Amino acid sequence: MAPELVSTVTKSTASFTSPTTLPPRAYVTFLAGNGDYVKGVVGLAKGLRKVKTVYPLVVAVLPDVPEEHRKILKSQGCIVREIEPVYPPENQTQFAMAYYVINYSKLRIWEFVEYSKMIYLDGDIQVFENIDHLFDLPDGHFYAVMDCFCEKTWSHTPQYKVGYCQQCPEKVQWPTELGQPPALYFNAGMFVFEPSMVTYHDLLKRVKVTTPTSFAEQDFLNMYFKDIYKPIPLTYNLVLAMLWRHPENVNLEEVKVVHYCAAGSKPWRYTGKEENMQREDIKMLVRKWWDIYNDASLDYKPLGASEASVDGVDMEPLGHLSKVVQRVLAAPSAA
Ligand SMILES: O=c1ccn([C@@H]2O[C@H](COP(=O)(O)OP(=O)(O)O)[C@@H](O)[C@H]2O)c(=O)[nH]1
Ligand SMILES: OC[C@H]1O[C@H](O[C@@H]2[C@@H](O)[C@H](O)[C@@H](O)[C@H](O)[C@@H]2O)[C@H](O)[C@@H](O)[C@H]1O
Ligand SMILES: [Mn+2]
Repeated sequence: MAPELVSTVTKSTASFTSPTTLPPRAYVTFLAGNGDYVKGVVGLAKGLRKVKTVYPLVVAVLPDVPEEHRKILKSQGCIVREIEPVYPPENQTQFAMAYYVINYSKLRIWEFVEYSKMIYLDGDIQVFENIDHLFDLPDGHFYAVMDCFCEKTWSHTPQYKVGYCQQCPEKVQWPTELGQPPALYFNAGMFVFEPSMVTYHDLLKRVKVTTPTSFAEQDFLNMYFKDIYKPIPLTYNLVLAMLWRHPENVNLEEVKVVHYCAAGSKPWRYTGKEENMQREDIKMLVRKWWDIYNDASLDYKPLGASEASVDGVDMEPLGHLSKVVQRVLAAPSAA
C-alpha cells in the first residue's frame, strides 16, 4: 500500500501581501568550501527569482567559504549567514561520499528562529515552478520526498541486497524473516521544517552520541524526525536516479523541483561521461539549469541600485553555456 502522501498541497491562498506583511519564512541552502558549489547556489537563487517566490533565500555558509563567493551570493540577493561546522563523533564510518561528513553542518539551520518556517534546498537543486504553497503545510511535521534505494550508493544496505525499494514496495516484498520493512526514508536534499532552539539543541546533543552511518546527516535526520515525517510528492524533489530506477513514478511535466544528485549530473561540472548522463532527459534538465544560470535578466537588481556587479570576481561569465558543457550537450547522444 503506497504511503499516504501529502498530495493535497493547496496553492497559497494568501492574497498578494506586500513584503512588509509577509510571514517570517525563507528558503535556506548550505554552502561549504571554496569550490564550484557556489555556482549551484547562484543558479538556485536565480531559479527562485524566476518562479517569483515572495520569500528570501538564506545561505548558511561555513567559515571556509571565501569572501568573494559571499559577495557573489549577496549580489544575487541572498542573505548570507555564517555557521560553525558540526562534526559527528569520531568514527570509522565509510560515508557513501567522503565529503558527506561536512553535511552534518546543515543542522545549524534549526537555529534560524527568526523564521517560523523554512524550506531547505541543497545547492544542487533547481526550482522550476513556484513552491511557496509548501510553507502553508500544517505545522508540527517534517515534510520531504521519499528517496530511492536502488543506486549503488545503497549497496551496503539490506534493502539493496534483497532488491527492496520503498518506491515500489510491491515489486520485491520485504522478506518477513527480516522483520518490519524499513521506515519511510526521505532524501535530505529538500525539506520543510520549523526552526526551533529546543530542537536545535536537542539535535546537537543527539548527534554527538549517534554513531555516524553512510548517508551521514540524512540518516541522522531520518532517525530523528521519524515520528513526524510526512512524505510529499516527488514533484517537489526529483532525485534524478528515479528517471531510470522508477520511470513509472515520474511525470517530468509535473516536476517542480529537480535534484541533480546522481553521479555526474551537477550541471556546472557536467561532462556527460558518467553512466546515464547521455540520456536525453538528463541533457534537457542540465540545459534547463544552464538556461537559468546564464539568464542575466534573472540577476538580482535591488530597487534603485545600479547594476549589481561584483568587481573582480572570477565567475563563469554569464550569458553563455560554459564551452565544455555546450560541446557535450550538443554532441549526438550515444545512448
Ligand atoms: O563541497 C561541497 C559539498 C556539498 N555542499 C553542500 O552540501 C549539499 C549536499 O551535498 P550534495 O548535494 O553533493 O549531496 P548529494 O545530494 O549529491 O548526495 C550540497 O548540495 C551543497 O549545498 C557544498 O556546499 N560544498
Ligand atoms: O550527506 C548525505 C547526502 O545524502 C543525500 O544524497 C544521496 C541520497 O539521495 C542517495 O539516496 C542517493 O543514492 C545519492 O545519489 C545521493 O547522493 C542527500 O541528497 C544529500 O543532501 C545529503 O543529505
Ligand atoms: Mn544534493
